[in-house]
Amino acid sequence: MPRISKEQMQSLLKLYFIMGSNNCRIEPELVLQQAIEGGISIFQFREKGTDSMAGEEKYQFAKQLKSICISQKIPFIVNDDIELALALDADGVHIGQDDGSVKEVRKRIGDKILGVSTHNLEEVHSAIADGADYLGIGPIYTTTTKEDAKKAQGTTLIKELRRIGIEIPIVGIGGITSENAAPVIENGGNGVAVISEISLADHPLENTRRLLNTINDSFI
Ligand SMILES: Cc1ncc(COP(=O)(O)OP(=O)(O)O)c(N)n1
Ligand SMILES: Cc1nc(C(=O)O)sc1CCOP(=O)(O)O
Ligand SMILES: [Mg+2]
Repeated sequence: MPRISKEQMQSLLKLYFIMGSNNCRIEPELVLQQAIEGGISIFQFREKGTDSMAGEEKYQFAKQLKSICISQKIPFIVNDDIELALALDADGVHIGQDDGSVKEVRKRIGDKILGVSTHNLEEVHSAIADGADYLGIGPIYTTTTKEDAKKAQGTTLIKELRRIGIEIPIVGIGGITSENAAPVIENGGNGVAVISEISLADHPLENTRRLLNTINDSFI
């Protein structure tokens, strides 16, 4: 399989759902199934933080979620854990600035999808040069989901990157809901990434549909 094209990546980023066991109030499998039914375009397995799984338990859980994604043709991305992504033959990985060398990870995963978190122009240029397929930019708004999240930055960086002609696919992340997703798209994002808006919803299916409607309306 060749590297994913810019156009394919842009469309996959439209509604990016991220989740681990500690993000859910009900069975994670059920949340994921509802999110898929509601229209997510890509899924990231992010098992970290308080009470998160490790070892064989984490592997089996990831395998289960991957099989749900595969059966519904939703790409399955692994956060941070390159070994796990390779062991599961995941569709890709997402890494941040503290998760090792982008160049090294690109070498290890071959043509799989590679997402990189960036917070400024220097990180953006390096990530692109080192082989990122897309950028995660955040936190757009205040979030309590990520324990070590930086200060909210709004859509300033996304807007600036588009202004200077950077075309790499971008997803905004952090504190995004159906009420505040529109500016991310209006300022040049190709999609939004969410955890709690879907994972903690009373009705994950409804929240997913609502988010997707907001995103679709914002592209016009
Ligand atoms: C799509 C997307 N964007 C950003 C992140 C954050 O990655 P990182 O900064 O490495 O933080 P952790 O998620 O590992 O805590 C992401 N996971 N996904
Ligand atoms: C995983 C993650 N990364 C962020 C970043 O800023 O890079 S913010 C974040 C948490 C997103 O969760 P929620 O949608 O519940 O706010
Ligand atoms: Mg990380």
